[in-house]
Amino acid sequence: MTANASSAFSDRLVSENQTVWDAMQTHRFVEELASGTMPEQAFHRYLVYEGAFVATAVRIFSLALAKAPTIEDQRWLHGVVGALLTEQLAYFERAYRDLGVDPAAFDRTAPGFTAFDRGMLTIAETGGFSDIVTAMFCAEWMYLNWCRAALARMEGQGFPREWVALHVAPGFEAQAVWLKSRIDALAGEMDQSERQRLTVLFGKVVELEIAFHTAAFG
Ligand SMILES: Cc1ncc(CO)c(N)n1
Repeated sequence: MTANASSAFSDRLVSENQTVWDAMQTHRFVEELASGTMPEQAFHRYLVYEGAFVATAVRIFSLALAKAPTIEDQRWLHGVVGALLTEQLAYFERAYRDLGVDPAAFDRTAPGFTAFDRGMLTIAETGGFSDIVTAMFCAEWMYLNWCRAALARMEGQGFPREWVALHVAPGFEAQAVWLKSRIDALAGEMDQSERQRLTVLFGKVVELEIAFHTAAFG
């Protein structure tokens, strides 16, 4: 047995898409946020896109809840949807107010934003539970990883640092780990072609993420 064959499916989703994964981990957005060199306008545009995506994430996780195979999954996802509708949406309202950001002043038809937002929702609408878990595992595991590395480089940078810290906090980590263990359990029941299909889907989500973060620069 090769090392690759014995590693978790979730780890193979990353390693089979290593080139695009690394491109996202070292994206201009990540570099500039970590080094404190991102233009303010880009960070504000990013927060507007992120705030819009929270509303989409409510729909995505609600579709996951509807399609989930077990009550335990549904109980967990109910908590996720609840947190998005309360803490997360409130966070963006507060952020826009404190930073003086008017979301209406930003173009939300930028292709990089719409491709990601529409693309992720389409996966949730047309795909099964495994598709949604794969896509959101990709999104959250990717953030957990770059935010951990970036946070170590960030000191006294106010709001951007707070944002990055939020994505290494225990609550976010628990959610990323839940998605990881869930896709690993689901993979045990899958045939090779289904695993391959989800590996391609994972790569597509990383590409959408790259376009989303590029769009922040206008
Ligand atoms: C665009 C994007 N991808 C992933 C995450 C992780 O939750 C996020 N907050 N935003």
